[in-house]
Amino acid sequence: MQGLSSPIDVAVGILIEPNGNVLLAQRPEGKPYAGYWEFPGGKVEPGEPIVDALKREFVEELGVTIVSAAPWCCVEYVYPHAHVRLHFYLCRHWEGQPQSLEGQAFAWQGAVKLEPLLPATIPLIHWLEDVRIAGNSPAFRQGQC
Ligand SMILES: Nc1nc2c([nH]c(=O)n2[C@@H]2O[C@H](COP(=O)(O)OP(=O)(O)OP(=O)(O)O)[C@@H](O)[C@H]2O)c(=O)[nH]1
Repeated sequence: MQGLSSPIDVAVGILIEPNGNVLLAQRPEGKPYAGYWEFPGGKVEPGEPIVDALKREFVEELGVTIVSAAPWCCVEYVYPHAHVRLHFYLCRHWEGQPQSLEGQAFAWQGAVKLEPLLPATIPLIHWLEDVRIAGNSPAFRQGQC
């Protein structure tokens, strides 16, 4: 298990359609918390800029090219399997339709009703209500990191 002093950086993207719907993915079998819903993303590789990790993960997992993304908030969470530092980005501009390249299920949601959600992601659902419809680019939200 990772100690508190060594969080794993994770890049996470929230794709937002013009109507305010956001894209969630279901964690596939074989991963911790399989079956839980999350926003797409993955671990940052050593030395990799976080936004580059975000773009790489979206190509690998969804076949989507992120055109622009704005850092939105950072959340730290200690799971039994890992201590993670999650860097959430809001993205309204991308190219390509999401494809299930890793066998995961996807869902576009307005007000997110899916369960179960990864515990660290639950607060984001509430915060998102302030930004997903507005269509603006909110300032970085100070979180727990
Ligand atoms: N993508 C994503 N990960 C999240 C969210 N919330 C959250 O706690 N996490 C945590 O962040 C970590 C992401 O790691 P991962 O295993 O999915 O990353 P990965 O795609 O690089 O996987 P890999 O190691 O199998 O290549 C997991 O510990 C997961 O529990 C979220 O909303 N989206």
